[in-house]
Amino acid sequence: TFLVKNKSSYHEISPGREKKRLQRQSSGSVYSSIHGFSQEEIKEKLLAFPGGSIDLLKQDSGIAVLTINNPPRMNAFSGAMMVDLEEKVTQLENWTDGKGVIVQGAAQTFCSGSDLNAVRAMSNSQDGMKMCMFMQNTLTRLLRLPLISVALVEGNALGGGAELTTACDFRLMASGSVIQFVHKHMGLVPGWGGAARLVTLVGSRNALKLLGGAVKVDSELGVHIGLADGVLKVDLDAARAETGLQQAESWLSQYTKGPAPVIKAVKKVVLSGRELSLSDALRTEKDIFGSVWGGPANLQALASKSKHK
Ligand SMILES: CCC(=O)SCCNC(=O)CCNC(=O)[C@H](O)C(C)(C)COP(=O)(O)OP(=O)(O)OC[C@H]1O[C@@H](n2cnc3c(N)ncnc32)[C@H](O)[C@@H]1OP(=O)(O)O
Repeated sequence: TFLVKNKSSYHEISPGREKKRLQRQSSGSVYSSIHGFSQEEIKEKLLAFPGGSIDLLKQDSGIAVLTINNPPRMNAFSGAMMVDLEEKVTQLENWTDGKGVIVQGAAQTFCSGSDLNAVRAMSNSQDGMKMCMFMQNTLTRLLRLPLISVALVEGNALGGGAELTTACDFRLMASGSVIQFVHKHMGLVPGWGGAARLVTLVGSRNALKLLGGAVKVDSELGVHIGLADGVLKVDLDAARAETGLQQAESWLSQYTKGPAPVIKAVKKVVLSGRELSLSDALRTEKDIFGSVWGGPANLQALASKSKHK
C-alpha cells in the first residue's frame, strides 16, 4: 500500500527569502543568532548529559567511518554525543582529501534515538526546541557535506536514529534491521529534521503512513518505498562473510572512484539541484563546473584521449 516515489516536487519562494536561505546554506546551518539561537548556550546544556562518543576514522581511501558509540544504551544520543557529532561534522567539512562517509552504530545496532534520560530531564518545550535546533543544524550540515554519505543500518534505527539515517545521501539496510519513526508512540513527532527529509525521500503519503503508523520498516519495505538503497547480505559461512561495514565500503566505492575534487564536485551539483530553485541551481552548477574545468583530472583525461566504451 506504499507509493514508490520517483519524482521530486518544487515550490516557489520570494527572492528575499531565497537570498536569506542561500546565505544560511553557505554556512551550512539552518539556525543562527538571527533566530535567537545560541550554539554555545545549548552546547553547555547538552554537556550536562554525558556518556558515549562519536568516533571518526578518516581512511586513505577517502572514505571516513563515523560511529555512533554508546552500546549500553543501544547507541542512544546523550547530550555530549550531540556536541561530539557537531565537532566531527566540522572535521569532515574541512577534510580536503575526503570523498565519502559511512555512518554506522557500534556493536551491530544503529541508534535508538535520544537518550531517554536526557529527554526526561529536558522535558520543557523551550529546551526541547533548542535541542532540536542544534540537531537540525548538525544533521543539515551532515547532509550538505561535499562527501557522498551512506547510513549503514544494522539492528535498530529508532526515533532520532531513524531521523539520522535520512541525513545521509543513501541508506543500506542489513537483513533483519529496522528503521522505525517511533515518535508517535512517545507522544512526539520528529524534530531533528527527519520529517522534512523523509517527505523528500519517500513522498508525503508514504511519510504520513510511516509516521502516523510508527511503521517498522524492514529492508524489503525500505527498498520498495525508496527509503533504502540496498540490502546487505548475511553470509552464514563466517569464514567467507564480509562485515556490514566492508559491504558498505565496497558499495560506496563504486561512486567514490577518482580524485577528491571531482567527487566533491559531483556531490555539490546534486546538492544544489536538490536544494535550490532551478535558476540558482543552474548558476551554482556553472560555478562548480568552473572549479573542475581545466583541472588536473580534466587535463589528464584529455591528454589520454580516453574512450568510454
Ligand atoms: C528524537 C526523539 C527520540 O529519539 S525519543 C527516543 C526514541 N527511542 C526509544 O524510545 C527507544 C527505546 N528503546 C527500545 O525500544 C529498546 O531498548 C530497543 C532499542 C528496541 C532495544 O531493545 P532490547 O534489545 O530489548 O534492549 P533493552 O531494551 O534491554 O535496552 C538495552 C539498554 O539500552 C537502554 N536504552 C535503549 N534505548 C535507549 C534510549 N533511547 N535511551 C536511553 N537508554 C536506552 C535500555 O534502557 C537498556 O538499559 P538497561 O540495560 O535497562 O540499563
